[in-house]
Amino acid sequence: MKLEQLFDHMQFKKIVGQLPKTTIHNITQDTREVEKDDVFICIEGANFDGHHYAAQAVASGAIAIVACKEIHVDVPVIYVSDTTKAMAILANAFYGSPSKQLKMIGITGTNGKTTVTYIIEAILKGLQLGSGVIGTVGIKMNDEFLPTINTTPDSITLQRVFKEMTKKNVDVCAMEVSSQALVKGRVWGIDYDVAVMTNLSHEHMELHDNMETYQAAKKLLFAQLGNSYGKRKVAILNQDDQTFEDYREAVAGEVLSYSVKDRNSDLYATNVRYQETQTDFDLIYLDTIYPVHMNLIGEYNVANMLAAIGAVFALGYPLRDIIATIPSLEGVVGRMELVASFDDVKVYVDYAHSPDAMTNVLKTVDDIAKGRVIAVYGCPGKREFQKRPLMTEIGIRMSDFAILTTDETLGESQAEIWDMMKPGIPPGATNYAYYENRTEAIYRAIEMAQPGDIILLLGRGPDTRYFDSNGWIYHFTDKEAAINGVARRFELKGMES
Ligand SMILES: CC(=O)N[C@H]1[C@@H](OP(=O)(O)OP(=O)(O)OC[C@H]2O[C@@H](n3ccc(=O)[nH]c3=O)[C@H](O)[C@@H]2O)O[C@H](CO)[C@@H](O)[C@@H]1O[C@H](C)C(=O)N[C@@H](C)C(=O)N[C@H](CCC(=O)O)C(=O)O
Ligand SMILES: Nc1ncnc2c1ncn2[C@@H]1O[C@H](COP(=O)(O)OP(=O)(O)OP(=O)(O)O)[C@@H](O)[C@H]1O
Repeated sequence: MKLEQLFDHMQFKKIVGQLPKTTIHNITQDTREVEKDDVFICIEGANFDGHHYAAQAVASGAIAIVACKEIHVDVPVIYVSDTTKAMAILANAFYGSPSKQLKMIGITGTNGKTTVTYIIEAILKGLQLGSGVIGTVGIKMNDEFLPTINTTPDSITLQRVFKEMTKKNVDVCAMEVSSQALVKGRVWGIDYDVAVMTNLSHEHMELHDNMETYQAAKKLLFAQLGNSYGKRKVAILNQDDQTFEDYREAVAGEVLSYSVKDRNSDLYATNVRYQETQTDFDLIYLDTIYPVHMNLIGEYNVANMLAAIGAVFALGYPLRDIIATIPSLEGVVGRMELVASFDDVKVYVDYAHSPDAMTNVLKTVDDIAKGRVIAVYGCPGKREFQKRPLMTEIGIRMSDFAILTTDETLGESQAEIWDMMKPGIPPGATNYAYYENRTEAIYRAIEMAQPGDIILLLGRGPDTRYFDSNGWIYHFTDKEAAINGVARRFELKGMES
């Protein structure tokens, strides 16, 4: 694409200098990526101001700069009022509006986004469709995997990935849409067909002033679904969540509601039967009962399942065909993932790192455990300090034995984190222990387990990177620690006998 063609997509701008007839190589917001014939967009970020990097971008080969503040460089400058908005518009134009060629599902909510995207992926595979997933775990295009930094990447990365997806036979892309992405305009210009809400709970308060602004941030996904009826647009809303009425009012298109409690919702789950590793329920839609069998447990996963089924159904695929694919989903990585079992003891890894998620998981496990529930968890460093005593209290109250330990400290002192966790210990409680070292805490849980017990390793899910209090970053996974812990238990037993 030629420079002039690209900027034709922006009506309001001031061009200083003569745009050359050069074909653009790429557009980018990061000087560390600039190559010859790139367009560089200056973004004011949390840490840096891209305008200060304009000269460096030119030195690296940029042929034009997009800015909203005065800069002095030897290449044409396109001045706009908002460079973040310009970036979204230009990225969409540069890559040829690829999201219009895909069926797009956006999923927002505090908990359950990753799970819903992975259920949707399994359904799409079962329907023999090409699937794309973007979220916390990374980017997937059918079976190809790419890592990401953000749950929802910036607008240029997103448009580039959509373009790639169109080339790689992806039919449907299911992406997690974080509240930060909505507020920062990372998803501006994406033509969603379906927008899904999981739930809203008290999290990410370090990023939003209060619950009202957090709720308003997530509402943007539904308001941005569009205000015309040329293309079918559907919002999948959780009738059991406090946001239901508010978000319903924001949607111009059709709403498909789901619920595990209210039989008046469009998709209603009833007659739920939980087993140790599976769940059965009846899905009722327009008075017809559809039996569903899934390899996931917990009421919250019944809700996640309804949301995922609703999203694919809203795209026009038959409900019966969708439901037939569900048993093929083995589970979701790091979300109630069974990582070890021995002597009738089961060890699960779960990503629950908020009071709400912990409550849900512990309640679920309590319903199925034959013996005790042993929970191992800590609180992450550098953020959401107010969660620390709450998580401490919930774990001790809702498990039979809580082993408190370190989560990823991100450079904060673990002693400080523990000091903030301690006030949450219920007065007189004795069903807990504290081991600063997470490996030791996991080993201790495995050593003390008896037949019928369930061990929950909470907070880190499938994370492989561990950033400790001293600033060191190394490889650590709960799953590997659990497997080593089981081997160690048998070694110790062997030595005893
Ligand atoms: C606080 C925040 O939102 N940060 C995001 C933001 O970075 P930033 O604003 O700090 O950018 P910056 O580092 O100040 O740089 C400003 C500009 O200068 C440019 N620059 C900078 C240095 C340089 O040498 N050359 C250069 O060109 C940068 O490329 C950028 O264009 O823009 C980056 C690119 O899009 C993001 O990767 C980054 O997310 C960081 C990693 C982050 O942790 N974000 C969290 C808050 C977040 O977004 N989390 C949500 C999940 C939570 C939720 O549910 O809301 C997520 O979607 O991941
Ligand atoms: N619908 C739900 N309601 C409440 N808790 C849930 C729900 N779904 C999952 N959880 C809990 O939250 C944890 C995180 O789930 P998941 O990764 O799917 O959510 P997420 O929205 O992607 O979270 P994050 O944005 O932090 O990555 C799970 O491990 C589980 O403990």
